[in-house]
Amino acid sequence: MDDSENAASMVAASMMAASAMSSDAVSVATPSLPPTPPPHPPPDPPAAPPLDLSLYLVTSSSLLPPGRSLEDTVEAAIKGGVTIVQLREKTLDTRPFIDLGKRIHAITKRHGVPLLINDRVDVALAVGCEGVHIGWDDIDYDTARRLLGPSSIIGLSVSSLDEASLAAATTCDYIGVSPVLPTPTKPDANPPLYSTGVRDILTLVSEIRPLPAVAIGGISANNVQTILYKSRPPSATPLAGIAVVSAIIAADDPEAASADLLTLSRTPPPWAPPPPSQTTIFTDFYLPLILSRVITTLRAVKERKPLVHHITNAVVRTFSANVTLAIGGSPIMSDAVDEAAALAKIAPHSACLVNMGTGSLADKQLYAAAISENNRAGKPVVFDPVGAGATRMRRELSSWILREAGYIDVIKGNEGEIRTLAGEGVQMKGVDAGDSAGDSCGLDDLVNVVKQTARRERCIVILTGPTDILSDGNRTVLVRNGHPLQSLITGAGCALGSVLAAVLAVSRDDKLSSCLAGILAYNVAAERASASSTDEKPVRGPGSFGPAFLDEVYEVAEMCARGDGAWTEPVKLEFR
Ligand SMILES: Cc1ncc(COP(=O)(O)OP(=O)(O)O)c(N)n1
Ligand SMILES: Cc1ncsc1CCOP(=O)(O)O
Repeated sequence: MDDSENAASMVAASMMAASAMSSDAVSVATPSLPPTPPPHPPPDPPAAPPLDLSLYLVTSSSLLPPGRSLEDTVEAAIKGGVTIVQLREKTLDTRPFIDLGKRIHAITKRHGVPLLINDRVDVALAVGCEGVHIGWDDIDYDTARRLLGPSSIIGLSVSSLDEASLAAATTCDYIGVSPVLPTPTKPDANPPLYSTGVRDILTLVSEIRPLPAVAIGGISANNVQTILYKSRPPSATPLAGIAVVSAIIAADDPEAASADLLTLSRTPPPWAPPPPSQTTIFTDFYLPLILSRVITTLRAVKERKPLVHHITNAVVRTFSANVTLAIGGSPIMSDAVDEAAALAKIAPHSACLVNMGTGSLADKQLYAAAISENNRAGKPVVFDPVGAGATRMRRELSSWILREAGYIDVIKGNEGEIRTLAGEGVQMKGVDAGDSAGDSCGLDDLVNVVKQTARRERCIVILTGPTDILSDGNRTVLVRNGHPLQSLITGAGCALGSVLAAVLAVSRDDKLSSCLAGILAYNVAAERASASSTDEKPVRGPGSFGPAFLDEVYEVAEMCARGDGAWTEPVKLEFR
């Protein structure tokens, strides 16, 4: 029997019982009595509490640790803060499903939390619980609503924009947008939507009707804040909550896991910028203010000596470490998964630089650990997608880092790298900026690519080149400082990542302003190095430029420490 036959037979049975009762009543002889006054109208049933989707537990007994029952797990999860439960038991036959449903419902009812049944309207009717969650292969929505009545809760799965329009045209109570990320819990799930796909669905649905949405698929304490933050549409209703299976069911302590998830999902993430009204306005008029902020930020680096955890390629390690020291930071190079958490917490001011230069798919665990640990410790992350457009592996790894490894504060790359991350099919021939296969686009197009990518990823994007372009999606600035010799010393691009990490580690309130401080110090130092040539210390080419450049990075930082802003005199900025 399929779902609708099951449901139909349940309803037919209940209707037959009801008609048997009414014919019994008709057969009773009624003596003639004085007319009784009409009864008071029955009181209105108590209004159902508003649906709270903040933390939605979907069960799967197969994921329970040995020796723990589903009943105990659900009760613990509710104590930890779960606000709604769905019984999703794919392998149970009807009778044991109903029996388990009744036991779980006794628990959820005691705590005032709604219980829904996955897929099976007949089981929901038999259990007498609050509703069902159905997908597009299950019983159709209209039939489910007819069988369950207007006050039951019905949720619909949505995995695409088409399904979102269809769901919003029904009177369903919420949608489960899924899967956000790939998950072993549902191997037959549709392709992942990632946060950006969830955001598109929320935007579309908001245009049709107000409809609460939860996201599900691969959500854990490590990524819940990233998913909620990155999926938030600029001007539509954000997710009403998150739904999880394994993060609670398989947890050693389901109560603590639920409490952690709820707290994280209700806490603004540490990387969220202040409202635009509190950030520096990027126009020529405010240039003096912008530059004074640049100096304050660089002085803070000298004063606080932030730790910069480098996960970087072997080719540039020494130069990156030296640049970090010269700007006033403290470098540490570590590729150890086991110390990523400790490094994220060890210093009050620190940041992590993830440079993909010699990385491979085998490094995913390291990247995920470093990024998520820094996210949780409230420390910034800079990502340098070195050579992202060069090979299939690099394209795959860079998009995995962006979509799945956690929140990235700043993406810094050359034209080929940023255009690759933007989704343009750029074929780079190597890791250098000049190595894209000759299809460079104009400056205005590049500005657009940077802005759009910053908006999509909700982070700062920096495209380096003859003109550097920085954007947070709203404010965009072009930097026309620097020297051509920078591109002739190995690691000059990578070491800019170290400087960006150092400035963000000490000043994250206005990340775009901090990044501007780092880029200006670095590029003006390069100009000063090329101009510093004397007979005793000639700067003739890349070999002599490298040490002179390092000296000037140090000098610029020293000037900032003294509050001397004279080095900013050659700054050339354009605000867009
Ligand atoms: C809250 C929530 N959202 C989505 C789903 C997925 O439902 P469906 O697509 O029907 O797949 P199955 O769960 O039946 O495998 C869900 N269950 N809950
Ligand atoms: C039921 C369901 N629907 C879409 S993904 C999914 C499983 C989510 O499981 P987990 O939270 O363990 O990734």
